[in-house]
Amino acid sequence: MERKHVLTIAGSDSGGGAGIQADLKVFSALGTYGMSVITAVTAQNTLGVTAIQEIDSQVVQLQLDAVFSDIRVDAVKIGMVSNHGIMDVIAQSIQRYQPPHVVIDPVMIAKSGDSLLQEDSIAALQNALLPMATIITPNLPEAEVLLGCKITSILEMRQAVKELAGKMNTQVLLKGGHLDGDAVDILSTGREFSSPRIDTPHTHGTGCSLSSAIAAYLALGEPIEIAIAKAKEYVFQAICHAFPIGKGHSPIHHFYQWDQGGRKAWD
Ligand SMILES: Nc1ncnc2c1ncn2[C@@H]1O[C@H](COP(=O)(O)OP(=O)(O)O)[C@@H](O)[C@H]1O
Ligand SMILES: Cc1ncc(COP(=O)(O)O)c(N)n1
Repeated sequence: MERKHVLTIAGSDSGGGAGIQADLKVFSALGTYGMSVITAVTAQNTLGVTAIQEIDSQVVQLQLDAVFSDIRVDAVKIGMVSNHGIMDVIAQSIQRYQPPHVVIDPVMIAKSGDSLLQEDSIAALQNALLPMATIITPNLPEAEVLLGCKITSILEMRQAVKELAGKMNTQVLLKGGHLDGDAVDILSTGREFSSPRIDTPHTHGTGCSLSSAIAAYLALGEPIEIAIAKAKEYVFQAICHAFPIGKGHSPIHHFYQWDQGGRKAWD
């Protein structure tokens, strides 16, 4: 079968658990070919973020042109984009090259509490970048910023996801990782994707990994609801098999299937 090519446009996490590093691991674990356009370099580990160096928007542009002018892109995942200059460059490239699927994780704050988006760029995120999406995958704090109200229950999530989809004019998967009880994600069509909540501190990079897995499954030809269901199962299994690597919130085990004799457990 022809190999599918998936591009991540995101920030680098030196600890290897989130951002570009997580995205490329997911693409490989799911049998696709991964490419990366780096928007920022973070000095980061399981405890937090100690520095952020944004990449010059012209260099982001050149990375985008290098990939799109040479290699077929079957799906794009967009993660950390910290300023509006870089957002504009990405939005223009998406418009120019028209990749078939664009999954946007509107990354704002890391699990450690560190800010990954300049405050004056939230409007640009909404106006320039999010309209390019096939689907956006905010977590609860991000959805609260985009909507300007609190979301504290599944009932409020059901209402919020519809409002967000209307406001952003795109499909929305609202992730419930930050609530208590079962981990329920709700799609703006009304479909709900639920898994038991795993009692673990090792969830660094779950959001990055979910959006990358959705992009990979879309590239592989799955319809959106199947892509989400498979991506959620992949992340669930990867959380179940997470192993501690540092003193704080460790990442999930992207290649957990290797511990199971090399078979893909989610097939
Ligand atoms: N403890 C957990 N147990 C099971 N699933 C989880 C857990 N934490 C997060 N998830 C799932 O991981 C994915 C990422 O969710 P979330 O943590 O809300 O995103 P983010 O990393 O952007 O904050 C979602 O599918 C969510 O339901
Ligand atoms: C470069 C980068 N991108 C995204 C995240 C969000 O991941 P998480 O919410 O799990 O900390 C992160 N910590 N670092």
